[in-house]
Amino acid sequence: MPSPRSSRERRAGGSSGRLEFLSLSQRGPAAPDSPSRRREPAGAAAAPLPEEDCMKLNPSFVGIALSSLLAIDLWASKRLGVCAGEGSAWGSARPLMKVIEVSGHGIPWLLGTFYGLCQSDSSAAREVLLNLLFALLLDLVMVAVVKGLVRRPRPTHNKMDMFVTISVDKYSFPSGHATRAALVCRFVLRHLVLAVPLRVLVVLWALIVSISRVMLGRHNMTDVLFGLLLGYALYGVVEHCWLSPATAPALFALWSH
Ligand SMILES: CC(C)=CCC/C(C)=C/CC/C(C)=C/CC/C(C)=C/COP(=O)(O)O
Repeated sequence: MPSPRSSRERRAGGSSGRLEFLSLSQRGPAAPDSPSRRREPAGAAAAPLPEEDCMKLNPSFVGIALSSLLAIDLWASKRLGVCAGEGSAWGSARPLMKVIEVSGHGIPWLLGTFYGLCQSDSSAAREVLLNLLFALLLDLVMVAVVKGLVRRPRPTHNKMDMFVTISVDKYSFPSGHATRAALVCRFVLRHLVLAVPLRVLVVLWALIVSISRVMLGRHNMTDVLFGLLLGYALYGVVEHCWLSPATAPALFALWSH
């Protein structure tokens, strides 16, 4: 009766007593007693290899490049997460990072814009604030949809102690703070008349909010980079769908006193 070891070896096609692993492209025609050969009718040519097996065993160049990028992303993000906990290298800066986090949070932006809209007494201000509210809500929805589709978990070194979150915020791709920072930054620079030093401050705020996401350990770098791109692109959508008394009279009627 064959021993379990010798039957395993026979299944692997090994004749020298050693198990060898070959990718499908390296294999020659199946060994006479291999399972694939046994399934073929007598005299038939070797069956083509199933495509999904080839893809698993021979990752494409793009696949290798992507996995390498993700590995670098995880490694670098962990190293940059210097405020991820009180005991981290820059743990003493964590409270300041958390204040920066709140400055880019959805709630203060939504409530502030809503309050401004209720208080505004010029139609120009109402138009800008109504569009800012639309931009912030669109951003929330888009980030929630992408997070729900991608479902990338937050970095393992993240401590989930964030100020008010919604269910999809357990996922990290993309960073909602980074999308909001890029979107608000473009919006403010385009629609608020600001002196140059203030314009520089707005850009710096957006950059600091974004960098702080990785430093707090909330995100990997790719979450933040994609978030910035998404926020930048969403502003284009807001401009395209710009709400005005001419295009959305019913909405403006709601806010006119
Ligand atoms: C006030 C108005 C007009 C509407 C409120 C609508 C609403 C449901 C708001 C929810 C806001 C909220 C809880 C946003 C979550 C923000 C957050 C924690 C994002 C996560 O950011 P990330 O950078 O860690 O991905």
